[in-house]
Amino acid sequence: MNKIVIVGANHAGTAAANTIMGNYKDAKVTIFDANSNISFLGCGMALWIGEQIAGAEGLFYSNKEKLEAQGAVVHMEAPVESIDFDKKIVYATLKDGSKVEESYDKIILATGSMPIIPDIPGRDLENVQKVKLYQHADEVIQKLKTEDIKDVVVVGAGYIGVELAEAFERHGKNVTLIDIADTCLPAYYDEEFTELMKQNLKDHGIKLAFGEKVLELKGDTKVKEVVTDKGTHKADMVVLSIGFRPNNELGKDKLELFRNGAYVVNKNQETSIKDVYAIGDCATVYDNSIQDTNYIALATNAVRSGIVAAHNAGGTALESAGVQGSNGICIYDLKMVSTGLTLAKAKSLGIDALATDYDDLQKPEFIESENPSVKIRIVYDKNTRVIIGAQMASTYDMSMGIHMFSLAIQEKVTIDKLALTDIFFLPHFNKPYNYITMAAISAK
Ligand SMILES: Cc1cc2nc3c(=O)[nH]c(=O)nc-3n(C[C@H](O)[C@H](O)[C@H](O)COP(=O)(O)OP(=O)(O)OC[C@H]3O[C@@H](n4cnc5c(N)ncnc54)[C@H](O)[C@@H]3O)c2cc1C
Ligand SMILES: NC(=O)C1=CN([C@@H]2O[C@H](COP(=O)(O)OP(=O)(O)OC[C@H]3O[C@@H](n4cnc5c(N)ncnc54)[C@H](O)[C@@H]3O)[C@@H](O)[C@H]2O)C=CC1
Repeated sequence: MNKIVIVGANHAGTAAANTIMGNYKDAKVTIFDANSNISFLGCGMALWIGEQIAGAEGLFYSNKEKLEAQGAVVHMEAPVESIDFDKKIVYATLKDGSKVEESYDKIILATGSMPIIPDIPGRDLENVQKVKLYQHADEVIQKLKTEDIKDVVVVGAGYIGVELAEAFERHGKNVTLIDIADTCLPAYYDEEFTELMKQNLKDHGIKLAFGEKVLELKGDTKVKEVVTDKGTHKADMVVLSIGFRPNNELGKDKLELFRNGAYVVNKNQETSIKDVYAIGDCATVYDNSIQDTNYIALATNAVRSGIVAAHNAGGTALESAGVQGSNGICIYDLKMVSTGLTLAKAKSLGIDALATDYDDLQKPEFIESENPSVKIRIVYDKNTRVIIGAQMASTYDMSMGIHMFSLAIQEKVTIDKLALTDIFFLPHFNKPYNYITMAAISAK
């Protein structure tokens, strides 16, 4: 018998548990999760808050009963307090308050992340909200129903902030979106693309306060205003979305850590201690675009790393293919997808990078139905000519196109090889001289 303990059962932990139980009949899986729910899709939070979906029911795909039906022992509302990595014992408190000790042969840490809370005065005022868990979103929604909440300030214009700004505006609130950077989504897109998103947000009445540093949140018991280095913004609710920090409490004194505190893992998801694996938002990833270890918190990475760790813990050596940080966003009707490095990021890393751009209609000019234009940028290494990033934007759903670039980065495809890649043509879908081929052909 192979006793495997999984700590944390959201996306990463659930993927690991499902993979182990589906493939390794000799494994006995015991799961501890501090929360009362499993598998909450945070990505649906903005749709729920913005009332684009009826409720949160569809935002869960697993639960204690489903995992138990496959043979796992599942303890919910049962935080693991500590782990003795030498004796291989987990110490946890169960829902009824009793303490348990669970021994293991292998352990998978899937404790995820929590939002970074800036160290500023007023951060504990009422209506200053975190947004990560189902409970956080539920609390925000209950508060939005009251007449008291008219002005909402979102701090951080990354993925969560931009999505929630739309959601609050759809809810009829006055929304201000603040970022310390002078644009939105700076980690994922170059300026030519972030300008499109900026305009999109402005067109929908969202007040942008970019290039502002938040100094203080003011109020009595409840938050009333956000003070920045450039001015003051009225706020009945403040949402903090300035990134995640990994939950590393259980292993931070024993395991090797990355610069942000994530557990450093190899391509087999092994930490610096034998038989201890880490997956999802509490662990590093191997980033093919920089060919080095990195931290990229995404549900997709959580699921894949869970599968990889499960096979290794189950007895089959399996390496991750690495990741490119592929991601997408849809705000009102504007869709943007990207993978790998932006040109700005590549340059900041000292990579001698170039970009090739192209703008064109999705389909031939003679098409009489919907035919939006698409903007594409491909980033490549000037010396090796290997593709290291790509970005696309359109009101057309061109999102599937980015997966090819993700694979291209993973497999180190050159821009010249892409120029001659077989890309089909049918007027219902695209043009014979399509924008991917044209961008690649026109690369310097
Ligand atoms: C609003 C929002 C939108 C998002 N949208 C997207 C998206 O569109 N696409 C995308 O790819 N990603 C998205 N993400 C990111 C994605 O949700 C995370 O990357 C993902 O949740 C990581 O999964 P995880 O299982 O590693 O960690 P988590 O989801 O953080 O789960 C960790 C689990 O561990 C448990 N735990 C922690 N400590 C202990 C302990 N000591 N004992 C027991 N249990 C413990 C927690 O209770 C929790 O259930 C979004 C996130 C948010 C908040
Ligand atoms: N569609 C998707 O794939 C989604 C992915 N996610 C993931 O969840 C994780 C967390 O998301 P976010 O919290 O949005 O992080 P993020 O890293 O995407 O964005 C954080 C933003 O906060 C800004 N910032 C940092 N410090 C600040 C400060 N002190 N004051 C003001 N602004 C500050 C940054 O400039 C950045 O724009 C990310 O890894 C993200 O990729 C989240 C939502 C959707």
